[in-house]
Amino acid sequence: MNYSSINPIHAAPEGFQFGRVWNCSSQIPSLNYRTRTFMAVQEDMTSKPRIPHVLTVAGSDSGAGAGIQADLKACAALGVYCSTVITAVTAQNTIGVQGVNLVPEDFVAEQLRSVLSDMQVHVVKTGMLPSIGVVEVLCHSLKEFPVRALVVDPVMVSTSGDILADPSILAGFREELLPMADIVTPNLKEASTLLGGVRLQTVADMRSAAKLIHTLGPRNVLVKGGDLPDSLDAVDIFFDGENFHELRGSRVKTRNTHGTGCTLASCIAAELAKGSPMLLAVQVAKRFVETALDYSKDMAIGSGPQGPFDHLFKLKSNVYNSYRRRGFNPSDLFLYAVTDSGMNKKWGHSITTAVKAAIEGGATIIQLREKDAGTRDFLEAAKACVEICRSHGVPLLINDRIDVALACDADGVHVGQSDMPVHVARMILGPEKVIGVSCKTPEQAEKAWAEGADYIGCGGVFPTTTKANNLTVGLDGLKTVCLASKIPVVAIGGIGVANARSVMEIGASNLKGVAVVSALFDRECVFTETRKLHAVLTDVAALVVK
Ligand SMILES: Cc1ncc(COP(=O)(O)OP(=O)(O)O)c(N)n1
Ligand SMILES: Cc1nc(C(=O)O)sc1CCOP(=O)(O)O
Ligand SMILES: [Mg+2]
Repeated sequence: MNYSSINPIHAAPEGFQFGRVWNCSSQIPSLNYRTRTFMAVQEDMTSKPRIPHVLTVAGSDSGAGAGIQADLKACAALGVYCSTVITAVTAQNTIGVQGVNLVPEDFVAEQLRSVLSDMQVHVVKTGMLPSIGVVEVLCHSLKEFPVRALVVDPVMVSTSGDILADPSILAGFREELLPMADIVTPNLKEASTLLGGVRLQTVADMRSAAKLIHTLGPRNVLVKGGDLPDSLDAVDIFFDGENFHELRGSRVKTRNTHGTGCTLASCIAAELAKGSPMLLAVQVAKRFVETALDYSKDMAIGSGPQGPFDHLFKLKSNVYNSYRRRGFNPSDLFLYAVTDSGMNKKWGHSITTAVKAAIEGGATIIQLREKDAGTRDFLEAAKACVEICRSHGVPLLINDRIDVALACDADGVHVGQSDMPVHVARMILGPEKVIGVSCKTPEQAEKAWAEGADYIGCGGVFPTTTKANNLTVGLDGLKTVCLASKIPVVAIGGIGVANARSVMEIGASNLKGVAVVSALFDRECVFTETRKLHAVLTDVAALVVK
Protein backbone atom coordinates (compact mmCIF):
# COMPACT_ATOMS: atom_id res chain seq x y z
CA MET A 1 0.00 0.00 0.00
CA ASN A 2 1.24 3.44 -0.85
CA TYR A 3 0.88 5.47 2.34
CA SER A 4 2.71 8.74 2.29
CA SER A 5 2.47 11.90 4.31
CA ILE A 6 4.45 14.03 1.88
CA ASN A 7 2.92 13.35 -1.52
CA PRO A 8 0.96 16.31 -2.72
CA ILE A 9 -2.03 15.70 -4.96
CA HIS A 10 -1.28 16.05 -8.65
CA ALA A 11 -4.67 15.51 -10.18
CA ALA A 12 -5.78 19.15 -10.21
CA PRO A 13 -7.10 20.56 -13.48
CA GLU A 14 -4.69 22.29 -15.82
CA GLY A 15 -3.66 25.73 -14.62
CA PHE A 16 -4.92 25.00 -11.13
CA GLN A 17 -2.59 25.03 -8.16
CA PHE A 18 -3.51 23.89 -4.73
CA GLY A 19 -3.77 26.89 -2.50
CA ARG A 20 -4.12 30.47 -3.54
CA VAL A 21 -6.41 30.68 -6.55
CA TRP A 22 -10.03 31.63 -6.08
CA ASN A 23 -9.65 33.51 -2.82
CA CYS A 24 -7.48 36.09 -4.54
CA SER A 25 -9.56 39.24 -5.11
CA SER A 26 -7.33 40.38 -8.01
CA GLN A 27 -8.90 37.59 -10.05
CA ILE A 28 -12.39 38.97 -9.59
CA PRO A 29 -13.14 41.27 -12.54
CA SER A 30 -14.88 44.06 -10.68
CA LEU A 31 -14.89 44.67 -6.97
CA ASN A 32 -17.96 46.85 -7.27
CA TYR A 33 -19.80 44.12 -9.04
CA ARG A 34 -18.67 41.64 -6.40
CA THR A 35 -19.68 43.91 -3.53
CA ARG A 36 -23.11 44.50 -5.00
CA THR A 37 -23.69 40.82 -5.57
CA PHE A 38 -22.49 39.98 -2.06
CA MET A 39 -24.84 42.54 -0.52
CA ALA A 40 -27.78 41.26 -2.54
CA VAL A 41 -27.05 37.73 -1.39
CA GLN A 42 -26.77 38.87 2.24
CA GLU A 43 -30.15 40.62 2.06
CA ASP A 44 -31.78 37.65 0.45
CA MET A 45 -30.35 35.24 3.05
CA THR A 46 -31.93 37.00 6.01
CA SER A 47 -35.39 36.26 4.64
CA LYS A 48 -34.72 32.60 3.83
CA PRO A 49 -34.91 29.70 6.31
CA ARG A 50 -31.53 28.26 7.26
CA ILE A 51 -30.88 24.72 6.12
CA PRO A 52 -29.35 22.36 8.70
CA HIS A 53 -25.70 22.11 7.71
CA VAL A 54 -23.04 19.53 8.55
CA LEU A 55 -19.40 19.97 7.59
CA THR A 56 -17.54 16.70 7.28
CA VAL A 57 -13.77 16.71 7.69
CA ALA A 58 -12.68 13.33 6.34
CA GLY A 59 -10.95 11.33 3.64
CA SER A 60 -12.24 10.50 0.18
CA ASP A 61 -13.03 6.84 -0.57
CA SER A 62 -12.79 6.07 -4.28
CA GLY A 63 -15.19 3.17 -3.82
CA ALA A 64 -17.71 5.64 -2.31
CA GLY A 65 -18.78 3.28 0.47
CA ALA A 66 -17.17 5.21 3.31
CA GLY A 67 -15.47 8.54 3.99
CA ILE A 68 -16.59 11.80 2.45
CA GLN A 69 -18.84 10.02 -0.05
CA ALA A 70 -20.74 8.14 2.68
CA ASP A 71 -21.07 11.35 4.69
CA LEU A 72 -22.55 13.23 1.73
CA LYS A 73 -25.06 10.47 1.02
CA ALA A 74 -26.05 10.03 4.68
CA CYS A 75 -26.69 13.76 5.13
CA ALA A 76 -28.60 13.92 1.83
CA ALA A 77 -30.76 10.98 2.90
CA LEU A 78 -31.66 12.81 6.12
CA GLY A 79 -32.34 16.10 4.33
CA VAL A 80 -29.30 17.96 5.63
CA TYR A 81 -26.80 20.03 3.62
CA CYS A 82 -23.26 18.66 3.79
CA SER A 83 -20.07 20.52 2.94
CA THR A 84 -16.70 18.79 2.82
CA VAL A 85 -13.11 19.32 3.87
CA ILE A 86 -10.98 16.56 2.39
CA THR A 87 -8.00 15.45 4.45
CA ALA A 88 -6.76 12.59 2.26
CA VAL A 89 -7.59 10.84 -0.97
CA THR A 90 -7.62 7.07 -0.74
CA ALA A 91 -7.58 4.49 -3.50
CA GLN A 92 -9.84 1.76 -2.21
CA ASN A 93 -12.48 -0.73 -3.21
CA THR A 94 -14.32 -3.69 -1.71
CA ILE A 95 -11.02 -5.56 -1.31
CA GLY A 96 -9.15 -2.98 0.76
CA VAL A 97 -7.13 0.23 0.64
CA GLN A 98 -4.55 0.30 -2.13
CA GLY A 99 -3.16 3.80 -1.55
CA VAL A 100 -3.44 6.92 0.56
CA ASN A 101 -2.43 10.39 -0.55
CA LEU A 102 -2.58 13.11 2.06
CA VAL A 103 -3.82 16.63 1.42
CA PRO A 104 -1.20 19.09 2.74
CA GLU A 105 -2.10 20.40 6.19
CA ASP A 106 -2.14 24.05 5.15
CA PHE A 107 -4.59 23.19 2.40
CA VAL A 108 -6.83 21.38 4.90
CA ALA A 109 -6.69 24.64 6.88
CA GLU A 110 -7.63 26.59 3.78
CA GLN A 111 -10.65 24.40 3.05
CA LEU A 112 -11.76 24.78 6.68
CA ARG A 113 -11.48 28.55 6.49
CA SER A 114 -13.38 28.69 3.18
CA VAL A 115 -16.36 26.79 4.52
CA LEU A 116 -16.45 27.87 8.17
CA SER A 117 -15.98 31.57 7.47
CA ASP A 118 -18.88 31.74 5.05
CA MET A 119 -21.38 28.93 5.12
CA GLN A 120 -23.17 28.85 8.51
CA VAL A 121 -22.13 25.35 9.56
CA HIS A 122 -24.14 23.94 12.48
CA VAL A 123 -22.27 20.73 13.19
CA VAL A 124 -18.78 19.49 12.30
CA LYS A 125 -18.25 15.76 11.93
CA THR A 126 -14.75 14.31 11.68
CA GLY A 127 -13.62 11.09 10.04
CA MET A 128 -10.12 10.31 8.77
CA LEU A 129 -7.69 12.79 10.35
CA PRO A 130 -4.44 11.29 9.12
CA SER A 131 -1.88 13.33 11.04
CA ILE A 132 -1.45 15.25 14.27
CA GLY A 133 -0.97 18.36 12.12
CA VAL A 134 -4.48 17.98 10.68
CA VAL A 135 -5.93 17.51 14.18
CA GLU A 136 -4.19 20.71 15.29
CA VAL A 137 -5.37 22.66 12.26
CA LEU A 138 -8.94 21.49 12.86
CA CYS A 139 -8.94 22.38 16.56
CA HIS A 140 -7.54 25.80 15.73
CA SER A 141 -10.27 26.39 13.12
CA LEU A 142 -13.00 25.30 15.52
CA LYS A 143 -11.76 27.78 18.10
CA GLU A 144 -11.82 30.53 15.49
CA PHE A 145 -15.21 29.50 14.06
CA PRO A 146 -17.22 27.76 16.82
CA VAL A 147 -20.09 25.49 15.76
CA ARG A 148 -23.10 24.08 17.60
CA ALA A 149 -21.69 20.58 17.97
CA LEU A 150 -18.65 18.46 17.15
CA VAL A 151 -19.06 14.75 16.34
CA VAL A 152 -15.80 12.79 16.35
CA ASP A 153 -15.59 9.42 14.64
CA PRO A 154 -12.06 8.40 15.70
CA VAL A 155 -11.13 6.62 12.47
CA MET A 156 -7.76 4.94 12.78
CA VAL A 157 -8.01 1.67 10.89
CA SER A 158 -10.24 0.84 7.90
CA THR A 159 -12.73 -2.03 8.03
CA SER A 160 -10.30 -3.97 5.85
CA GLY A 161 -7.59 -3.50 8.51
CA ASP A 162 -5.56 -0.83 6.70
CA ILE A 163 -3.98 1.95 8.79
CA LEU A 164 -5.61 5.32 8.07
CA ALA A 165 -3.92 7.53 10.62
CA ASP A 166 -0.45 8.02 11.98
CA PRO A 167 -0.28 6.60 15.54
CA SER A 168 0.89 10.05 16.72
CA ILE A 169 -2.67 11.36 16.28
CA LEU A 170 -3.66 9.53 19.46
CA ALA A 171 -2.10 12.32 21.46
CA GLY A 172 -3.98 14.85 19.33
CA PHE A 173 -7.26 13.05 20.00
CA ARG A 174 -6.65 12.76 23.71
CA GLU A 175 -5.28 16.22 24.35
CA GLU A 176 -7.01 18.45 21.83
CA LEU A 177 -9.94 17.03 19.89
CA LEU A 178 -11.84 14.89 22.41
CA PRO A 179 -12.07 17.68 25.01
CA MET A 180 -13.88 19.73 22.33
CA ALA A 181 -16.19 16.91 21.19
CA ASP A 182 -19.90 16.66 21.94
CA ILE A 183 -19.80 12.98 21.11
CA VAL A 184 -17.12 10.46 20.14
CA THR A 185 -18.15 7.21 18.43
CA PRO A 186 -15.38 4.58 18.66
CA ASN A 187 -15.86 0.97 17.65
CA LEU A 188 -14.33 -1.68 19.90
CA LYS A 189 -10.86 -1.48 18.31
CA GLU A 190 -10.82 2.31 18.40
CA ALA A 191 -12.06 2.41 22.00
CA SER A 192 -9.33 -0.04 22.94
CA THR A 193 -6.68 2.04 21.13
CA LEU A 194 -7.86 5.26 22.78
CA LEU A 195 -7.44 3.52 26.14
CA GLY A 196 -3.97 2.20 25.46
CA GLY A 197 -4.92 -1.29 24.22
CA VAL A 198 -7.31 -2.65 26.89
CA ARG A 199 -9.27 -5.79 25.90
CA LEU A 200 -12.96 -5.19 25.20
CA GLN A 201 -14.98 -8.36 24.89
CA THR A 202 -18.24 -7.90 26.75
CA VAL A 203 -20.99 -5.34 27.19
CA ALA A 204 -19.61 -4.74 30.69
CA ASP A 205 -16.19 -3.95 29.14
CA MET A 206 -17.90 -1.52 26.76
CA ARG A 207 -19.52 0.29 29.69
CA SER A 208 -16.17 0.63 31.47
CA ALA A 209 -14.56 1.85 28.25
CA ALA A 210 -17.30 4.45 27.69
CA LYS A 211 -16.77 5.76 31.21
CA LEU A 212 -12.98 5.95 30.80
CA ILE A 213 -13.20 7.64 27.39
CA HIS A 214 -15.59 10.15 28.92
CA THR A 215 -12.80 11.22 31.27
CA LEU A 216 -10.81 12.30 28.18
CA GLY A 217 -13.25 15.16 27.74
CA PRO A 218 -16.08 14.42 25.26
CA ARG A 219 -19.58 15.28 26.52
CA ASN A 220 -21.01 11.93 25.31
CA VAL A 221 -19.53 8.60 24.29
CA LEU A 222 -20.99 5.93 22.02
CA VAL A 223 -19.02 2.68 22.08
CA LYS A 224 -20.18 0.58 19.12
CA GLY A 225 -20.37 -3.13 19.74
CA GLY A 226 -20.71 -4.32 16.14
CA ASP A 227 -17.60 -6.49 16.51
CA LEU A 228 -18.61 -7.94 19.87
CA PRO A 229 -18.10 -11.71 19.78
CA ASP A 230 -21.20 -13.93 20.16
CA SER A 231 -23.61 -11.02 20.06
CA LEU A 232 -27.01 -11.57 18.50
CA ASP A 233 -28.03 -7.93 18.61
CA ALA A 234 -26.06 -4.93 17.45
CA VAL A 235 -25.44 -3.52 20.94
CA ASP A 236 -24.00 -0.04 21.42
CA ILE A 237 -23.33 1.68 24.75
CA PHE A 238 -24.20 5.34 25.06
CA PHE A 239 -22.86 7.23 28.08
CA ASP A 240 -23.67 10.88 28.76
CA GLY A 241 -21.48 11.26 31.79
CA GLU A 242 -24.26 10.25 34.17
CA ASN A 243 -26.39 7.54 32.61
CA PHE A 244 -25.73 4.54 30.43
CA HIS A 245 -28.11 3.49 27.66
CA GLU A 246 -27.81 0.07 26.07
CA LEU A 247 -28.96 0.60 22.49
CA ARG A 248 -29.96 -2.64 20.82
CA GLY A 249 -30.76 -3.16 17.17
CA SER A 250 -31.03 -6.23 15.05
CA ARG A 251 -27.82 -7.46 13.44
CA VAL A 252 -28.26 -7.53 9.67
CA LYS A 253 -26.45 -10.43 8.04
CA THR A 254 -24.71 -8.93 4.99
CA ARG A 255 -21.23 -8.35 3.52
CA ASN A 256 -22.26 -4.79 2.66
CA THR A 257 -21.14 -3.06 5.82
CA HIS A 258 -18.34 -0.85 4.49
CA GLY A 259 -18.94 2.72 5.71
CA THR A 260 -21.32 1.98 8.59
CA GLY A 261 -19.16 3.93 11.09
CA CYS A 262 -18.89 7.02 8.88
CA THR A 263 -22.61 6.86 8.14
CA LEU A 264 -23.63 6.50 11.77
CA ALA A 265 -21.52 9.51 12.81
CA SER A 266 -22.82 11.58 9.88
CA CYS A 267 -26.42 10.71 10.72
CA ILE A 268 -25.84 11.74 14.34
CA ALA A 269 -24.37 15.03 13.07
CA ALA A 270 -27.30 15.51 10.67
CA GLU A 271 -29.88 14.97 13.40
CA LEU A 272 -28.01 17.32 15.75
CA ALA A 273 -27.97 19.93 12.98
CA LYS A 274 -31.76 19.61 12.79
CA GLY A 275 -31.89 20.37 16.54
CA SER A 276 -32.40 16.88 18.01
CA PRO A 277 -31.17 16.10 21.52
CA MET A 278 -28.11 13.82 21.57
CA LEU A 279 -29.70 10.51 22.60
CA LEU A 280 -32.48 10.85 20.05
CA ALA A 281 -29.93 11.74 17.34
CA VAL A 282 -28.00 8.57 18.15
CA GLN A 283 -31.14 6.43 18.11
CA VAL A 284 -32.32 7.83 14.76
CA ALA A 285 -28.84 7.31 13.31
CA LYS A 286 -28.70 3.71 14.49
CA ARG A 287 -32.11 2.99 13.04
CA PHE A 288 -31.13 4.58 9.70
CA VAL A 289 -28.00 2.42 9.39
CA GLU A 290 -29.94 -0.72 10.30
CA THR A 291 -32.63 0.01 7.69
CA ALA A 292 -30.09 0.90 4.98
CA LEU A 293 -28.16 -2.33 5.66
CA ASP A 294 -31.35 -4.34 5.53
CA TYR A 295 -32.34 -2.87 2.18
CA SER A 296 -28.86 -3.32 0.75
CA LYS A 297 -28.10 -6.74 2.15
CA ASP A 298 -28.22 -8.47 -1.22
CA MET A 299 -26.60 -5.69 -3.26
CA ALA A 300 -23.64 -6.95 -5.27
CA ILE A 301 -20.93 -4.36 -5.93
CA GLY A 302 -17.28 -5.43 -6.15
CA SER A 303 -15.64 -8.78 -5.62
CA GLY A 304 -14.04 -8.19 -2.21
CA PRO A 305 -15.23 -9.16 1.25
CA GLN A 306 -16.77 -5.79 2.16
CA GLY A 307 -19.31 -4.13 -0.08
CA PRO A 308 -20.91 -0.68 0.19
CA PHE A 309 -24.57 -0.20 1.07
CA ASP A 310 -27.19 2.10 -0.38
CA HIS A 311 -27.80 5.23 1.68
CA LEU A 312 -30.36 6.55 -0.77
CA PHE A 313 -32.68 3.55 -0.80
CA LYS A 314 -35.62 5.85 -0.16
CA LEU A 315 -35.19 7.48 -3.58
CA LYS A 316 -35.88 4.31 -5.53
CA SER A 317 -39.57 4.56 -6.20
CA ASN A 318 -40.37 0.85 -6.04
CA VAL A 319 -38.25 0.24 -2.96
CA TYR A 320 -39.43 3.52 -1.50
CA ASN A 321 -43.07 2.52 -1.68
CA SER A 322 -42.54 -0.86 -0.16
CA TYR A 323 -40.18 0.66 2.41
CA ARG A 324 -42.83 3.16 3.41
CA ARG A 325 -45.47 0.47 3.44
CA ARG A 326 -43.25 -1.61 5.62
CA GLY A 327 -41.96 1.48 7.39
CA PHE A 328 -41.46 -0.40 10.60
CA ASN A 329 -38.91 -2.99 11.46
CA PRO A 330 -40.50 -6.43 12.03
CA SER A 331 -38.05 -7.03 14.86
CA ASP A 332 -39.88 -4.25 16.74
CA LEU A 333 -42.57 -6.86 17.44
CA PHE A 334 -40.18 -8.75 19.75
CA LEU A 335 -41.71 -7.54 23.03
CA TYR A 336 -44.96 -5.75 22.28
CA ALA A 337 -46.47 -4.03 25.35
CA VAL A 338 -50.21 -3.26 25.14
CA THR A 339 -51.52 -0.88 27.84
CA ASP A 340 -54.77 -1.13 29.81
CA SER A 341 -56.15 1.86 31.69
CA GLY A 342 -58.06 -0.32 34.18
CA MET A 343 -54.89 -2.15 35.22
CA ASN A 344 -52.92 1.09 35.50
CA LYS A 345 -55.64 2.56 37.72
CA LYS A 346 -55.68 -0.56 39.89
CA TRP A 347 -51.94 -0.26 40.60
CA GLY A 348 -51.87 3.54 40.79
CA HIS A 349 -49.75 3.94 37.67
CA SER A 350 -50.22 6.80 35.23
CA ILE A 351 -50.15 5.76 31.59
CA THR A 352 -46.91 7.62 31.02
CA THR A 353 -45.08 6.03 33.95
CA ALA A 354 -46.33 2.61 32.87
CA VAL A 355 -45.17 3.14 29.29
CA LYS A 356 -41.80 4.45 30.41
CA ALA A 357 -41.30 1.51 32.75
CA ALA A 358 -42.18 -0.96 29.99
CA ILE A 359 -39.70 0.65 27.61
CA GLU A 360 -36.98 0.71 30.23
CA GLY A 361 -37.68 -2.95 30.93
CA GLY A 362 -37.13 -3.78 27.25
CA ALA A 363 -40.46 -3.32 25.41
CA THR A 364 -39.72 -2.83 21.72
CA ILE A 365 -43.11 -1.42 20.66
CA ILE A 366 -46.04 0.08 22.60
CA GLN A 367 -49.76 0.01 21.84
CA LEU A 368 -52.12 2.29 23.75
CA ARG A 369 -55.29 0.28 24.30
CA GLU A 370 -57.35 2.59 26.45
CA LYS A 371 -60.87 1.26 26.07
CA ASP A 372 -62.41 3.38 28.84
CA ALA A 373 -60.73 6.73 28.22
CA GLY A 374 -62.61 9.72 26.82
CA THR A 375 -61.28 11.08 23.53
CA ARG A 376 -59.74 14.21 25.00
CA ASP A 377 -57.95 12.40 27.83
CA PHE A 378 -56.83 9.67 25.43
CA LEU A 379 -55.36 12.23 23.06
CA GLU A 380 -53.47 14.05 25.82
CA ALA A 381 -52.07 10.77 27.14
CA ALA A 382 -51.19 9.66 23.62
CA LYS A 383 -49.28 12.87 22.92
CA ALA A 384 -47.24 12.44 26.10
CA CYS A 385 -46.54 8.80 25.20
CA VAL A 386 -45.47 9.74 21.65
CA GLU A 387 -42.81 11.98 23.17
CA ILE A 388 -41.59 9.28 25.52
CA CYS A 389 -41.52 6.62 22.81
CA ARG A 390 -39.75 8.88 20.29
CA SER A 391 -37.09 9.80 22.79
CA HIS A 392 -36.39 6.08 23.22
CA GLY A 393 -36.69 5.17 19.53
CA VAL A 394 -39.62 2.85 20.25
CA PRO A 395 -42.68 2.93 17.93
CA LEU A 396 -46.08 3.80 19.40
CA LEU A 397 -49.33 2.46 17.95
CA ILE A 398 -52.91 3.35 18.90
CA ASN A 399 -55.58 0.68 19.34
CA ASP A 400 -58.72 1.17 17.21
CA ARG A 401 -58.64 4.99 17.05
CA ILE A 402 -57.29 6.23 13.73
CA ASP A 403 -58.35 9.78 14.57
CA VAL A 404 -56.27 9.74 17.76
CA ALA A 405 -53.30 8.21 15.93
CA LEU A 406 -53.39 11.04 13.40
CA ALA A 407 -53.94 13.75 15.99
CA CYS A 408 -50.98 12.71 18.13
CA ASP A 409 -48.81 11.68 15.15
CA ALA A 410 -48.37 8.14 16.48
CA ASP A 411 -46.41 5.68 14.36
CA GLY A 412 -49.55 3.73 13.46
CA VAL A 413 -52.62 1.80 14.59
CA HIS A 414 -53.73 -1.67 15.52
CA VAL A 415 -57.22 -2.58 14.28
CA GLY A 416 -59.42 -5.63 14.76
CA GLN A 417 -61.78 -7.45 12.42
CA SER A 418 -64.69 -5.22 13.44
CA ASP A 419 -62.72 -1.93 13.45
CA MET A 420 -61.98 0.29 10.43
CA PRO A 421 -61.16 -1.93 7.39
CA VAL A 422 -57.43 -2.01 6.66
CA HIS A 423 -57.65 -0.58 3.14
CA VAL A 424 -59.65 2.39 4.44
CA ALA A 425 -57.22 2.88 7.33
CA ARG A 426 -54.37 2.78 4.81
CA MET A 427 -56.09 5.41 2.67
CA ILE A 428 -56.58 7.69 5.66
CA LEU A 429 -53.17 7.16 7.24
CA GLY A 430 -51.12 7.08 4.03
CA PRO A 431 -48.22 4.81 3.22
CA GLU A 432 -45.93 5.83 6.07
CA LYS A 433 -47.88 4.70 9.13
CA VAL A 434 -47.73 1.18 10.51
CA ILE A 435 -50.97 -0.83 10.46
CA GLY A 436 -51.44 -4.03 12.45
CA VAL A 437 -54.54 -6.24 12.21
CA SER A 438 -55.94 -8.96 14.48
CA CYS A 439 -56.34 -12.27 12.63
CA LYS A 440 -57.45 -15.68 13.82
CA THR A 441 -57.54 -17.51 10.47
CA PRO A 442 -55.38 -17.89 7.33
CA GLU A 443 -58.12 -16.16 5.29
CA GLN A 444 -58.02 -13.11 7.52
CA ALA A 445 -54.21 -13.10 7.28
CA GLU A 446 -54.33 -13.18 3.46
CA LYS A 447 -56.82 -10.30 3.40
CA ALA A 448 -54.76 -8.24 5.85
CA TRP A 449 -51.73 -8.56 3.58
CA ALA A 450 -53.73 -7.76 0.42
CA GLU A 451 -55.18 -4.61 1.98
CA GLY A 452 -51.80 -3.24 3.01
CA ALA A 453 -51.26 -4.24 6.65
CA ASP A 454 -47.71 -4.35 7.99
CA TYR A 455 -48.15 -7.14 10.52
CA ILE A 456 -50.83 -9.29 12.09
CA GLY A 457 -51.62 -9.96 15.74
CA CYS A 458 -52.74 -13.57 16.16
CA GLY A 459 -54.62 -14.88 19.20
CA GLY A 460 -55.83 -15.65 21.66
CA VAL A 461 -53.05 -18.11 21.91
CA PHE A 462 -54.12 -18.94 25.49
CA PRO A 463 -57.30 -18.03 27.40
CA THR A 464 -57.31 -14.46 28.68
CA THR A 465 -59.45 -12.40 31.02
CA THR A 466 -58.23 -9.13 29.51
CA LYS A 467 -60.49 -9.36 26.44
CA ALA A 468 -64.04 -10.55 27.01
CA ASN A 469 -65.40 -13.50 24.99
CA ASN A 470 -62.17 -13.95 23.10
CA LEU A 471 -61.83 -17.11 21.04
CA THR A 472 -58.70 -19.11 21.90
CA VAL A 473 -56.84 -20.46 18.85
CA GLY A 474 -54.05 -22.24 20.75
CA LEU A 475 -50.49 -22.87 19.62
CA ASP A 476 -51.73 -24.90 16.64
CA GLY A 477 -54.02 -22.09 15.47
CA LEU A 478 -51.14 -19.65 15.82
CA LYS A 479 -48.85 -21.86 13.75
CA THR A 480 -51.47 -22.27 11.01
CA VAL A 481 -51.89 -18.51 10.72
CA CYS A 482 -48.12 -17.91 10.76
CA LEU A 483 -47.56 -20.40 7.96
CA ALA A 484 -50.25 -18.74 5.86
CA SER A 485 -49.19 -15.15 6.55
CA LYS A 486 -47.06 -13.21 4.09
CA ILE A 487 -46.36 -10.55 6.71
CA PRO A 488 -44.80 -10.74 10.19
CA VAL A 489 -46.90 -12.04 13.08
CA VAL A 490 -47.02 -11.23 16.79
CA ALA A 491 -48.76 -13.66 19.15
CA ILE A 492 -51.25 -12.37 21.74
CA GLY A 493 -53.54 -13.67 24.49
CA GLY A 494 -52.64 -15.08 27.91
CA ILE A 495 -48.91 -14.86 27.28
CA GLY A 496 -46.39 -14.26 30.08
CA VAL A 497 -43.03 -15.33 31.47
CA ALA A 498 -44.19 -18.92 32.07
CA ASN A 499 -45.37 -19.71 28.53
CA ALA A 500 -43.60 -17.22 26.19
CA ARG A 501 -40.96 -19.84 25.37
CA SER A 502 -43.56 -22.36 24.16
CA VAL A 503 -45.04 -19.69 21.89
CA MET A 504 -41.76 -18.62 20.32
CA GLU A 505 -40.71 -22.24 19.81
CA ILE A 506 -43.61 -23.20 17.49
CA GLY A 507 -41.19 -23.06 14.56
CA ALA A 508 -42.46 -20.21 12.36
CA SER A 509 -39.85 -17.78 11.07
CA ASN A 510 -42.33 -14.94 10.62
CA LEU A 511 -43.43 -15.09 14.27
CA LYS A 512 -41.49 -12.09 15.53
CA GLY A 513 -42.60 -11.74 19.14
CA VAL A 514 -45.32 -11.66 21.76
CA ALA A 515 -47.88 -8.97 22.61
CA VAL A 516 -48.76 -8.81 26.27
CA VAL A 517 -51.16 -6.85 28.48
CA SER A 518 -51.76 -8.30 31.97
CA ALA A 519 -48.40 -10.01 32.47
CA LEU A 520 -46.78 -6.57 32.24
CA PHE A 521 -49.40 -4.07 33.38
CA ASP A 522 -51.52 -5.99 35.90
CA ARG A 523 -48.48 -6.02 38.16
CA GLU A 524 -47.00 -3.77 40.81
CA CYS A 525 -43.68 -3.28 39.02
CA VAL A 526 -44.05 -2.96 35.25
CA PHE A 527 -40.32 -2.52 34.77
CA THR A 528 -39.41 -5.77 36.55
CA GLU A 529 -42.06 -7.83 34.75
CA THR A 530 -41.04 -6.48 31.35
CA ARG A 531 -37.43 -7.18 32.12
CA LYS A 532 -38.21 -10.77 33.08
CA LEU A 533 -40.14 -11.36 29.88
CA HIS A 534 -37.37 -9.73 27.85
CA ALA A 535 -34.86 -12.12 29.40
CA VAL A 536 -37.00 -15.14 28.46
CA LEU A 537 -37.44 -13.93 24.87
CA THR A 538 -33.75 -13.14 24.47
CA ASP A 539 -32.92 -16.59 25.73
CA VAL A 540 -35.25 -18.26 23.23
CA ALA A 541 -33.93 -16.10 20.37
CA ALA A 542 -30.38 -17.13 21.24
CA LEU A 543 -31.30 -20.82 21.11
CA VAL A 544 -33.26 -20.45 17.87
CA VAL A 545 -30.32 -18.74 16.14
CA LYS A 546 -27.75 -21.28 17.42
C1 LIG B 1 -51.00 -6.88 18.77
C2 LIG B 1 -52.45 -6.99 18.95
N1 LIG B 1 -53.09 -8.05 18.47
C3 LIG B 1 -54.43 -8.15 18.62
C4 LIG B 1 -55.14 -7.16 19.24
C5 LIG B 1 -56.63 -7.20 19.36
O1 LIG B 1 -57.24 -6.20 18.59
P1 LIG B 1 -58.82 -6.20 18.40
O2 LIG B 1 -59.18 -7.49 17.81
O3 LIG B 1 -59.19 -4.98 17.69
O4 LIG B 1 -59.33 -6.14 19.86
P2 LIG B 1 -59.18 -4.93 20.86
O5 LIG B 1 -57.77 -4.83 21.29
O6 LIG B 1 -59.61 -3.70 20.16
O7 LIG B 1 -60.07 -5.30 22.00
C6 LIG B 1 -54.43 -6.07 19.73
N2 LIG B 1 -55.05 -5.07 20.35
N3 LIG B 1 -53.10 -6.00 19.57
C1 LIG C 1 -56.18 -7.39 23.27
C2 LIG C 1 -56.23 -8.83 22.97
N1 LIG C 1 -56.44 -9.30 21.72
C3 LIG C 1 -56.48 -10.62 21.67
C4 LIG C 1 -56.72 -11.42 20.46
O1 LIG C 1 -56.87 -12.63 20.57
O2 LIG C 1 -56.72 -10.81 19.39
S1 LIG C 1 -56.19 -11.33 23.17
C5 LIG C 1 -56.04 -9.83 23.88
C6 LIG C 1 -55.77 -9.63 25.33
C7 LIG C 1 -54.35 -9.93 25.69
O3 LIG C 1 -54.18 -9.63 27.01
P1 LIG C 1 -53.33 -10.55 27.99
O4 LIG C 1 -51.92 -10.43 27.58
O5 LIG C 1 -53.56 -9.92 29.34
O6 LIG C 1 -53.87 -11.92 27.91
MG1 LIG D 1 -59.99 -3.22 18.12
